[in-house]
Amino acid sequence: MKKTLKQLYKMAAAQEPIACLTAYDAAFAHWADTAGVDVILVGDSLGMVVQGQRTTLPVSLEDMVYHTQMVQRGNKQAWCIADVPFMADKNLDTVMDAAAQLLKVGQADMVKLEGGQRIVSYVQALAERGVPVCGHLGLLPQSVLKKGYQVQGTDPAQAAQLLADAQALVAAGIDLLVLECVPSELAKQITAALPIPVIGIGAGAVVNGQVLVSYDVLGLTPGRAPKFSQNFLTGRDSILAAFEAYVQAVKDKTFPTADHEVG
Ligand SMILES: Nc1nc(=O)c2c([nH]1)NC[C@@H]1CN(c3ccc(C(=O)N[C@@H](CCC(=O)O)C(=O)O)cc3)CN21
Ligand SMILES: CC(C)C(=O)C(=O)O
Ligand SMILES: [Mg+2]
Repeated sequence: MKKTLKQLYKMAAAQEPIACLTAYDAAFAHWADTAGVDVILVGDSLGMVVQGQRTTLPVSLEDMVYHTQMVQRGNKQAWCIADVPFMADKNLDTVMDAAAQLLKVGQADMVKLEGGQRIVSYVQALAERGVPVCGHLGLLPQSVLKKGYQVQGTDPAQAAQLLADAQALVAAGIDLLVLECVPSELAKQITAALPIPVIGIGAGAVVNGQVLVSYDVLGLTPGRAPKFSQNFLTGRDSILAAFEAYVQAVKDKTFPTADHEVG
């Protein structure tokens, strides 16, 4: 049965961790779905891992729609989130157009936008339209040229700003939040303060779910994968077994460990 937002909320309330992987095509989506992931993210990380670009900035809306379509052909039960790519959120018109394309053509279930106060009015407009929205705070890959790939929220002022941004996004109508690369203690505090599920990546264990880039989970990423990721194919003999091991580790809270913490 197809996952609903309501089921994700029930899982968070019951403290059952939500397992999420990225996918960019039908085959990966099929095996992630078969392994039992609750959520598939069609991340703009596809610019780096699939296209071989240095950042996510070159990814177009057309690319996102194309990959979301492929993913949804391979996915049966997982809730599907699609990233709004760099600058497709330059104004309300372009945000609404991007959401329309990702939902109507891509067949996504939800869109994800990076940022805090800046995107509040967009979240409100999408929520009013009945479009499910996922926020994304902490390390923002679309801001890499100015901020780098660095842990966020390490000083008290930054931490307070992150919490305020999270609360502003919730008030505007986000239904889920991805929290990337923040100290575990801060992620725990933000999760406790919010009435919506928080999915972490490099945000420690005390959140409502985990997301990793599937290419990192399979050891496919050239060079060094982020510290917070793990190759689950090591010692296993199939992609399905690796994805199943990831889902199991998230569910039984053996992933992430202290070794995966940042900051
Ligand atoms: N393969 C891949 N995995 C990801 O998780 C990922 C992508 N690509 N592309 C889009 C964003 C970018 N992300 C990144 C990329 C690099 C770091 C990184 O180098 N982090 C450092 C820690 C930073 C610090 O300690 O200041 C690390 O050592 O892992 C983190 C997140 C997460 N996303
Ligand atoms: C790193 C995750 C959260 C993401 O936004 C992506 O894969 O693009
Ligand atoms: Mg992204």
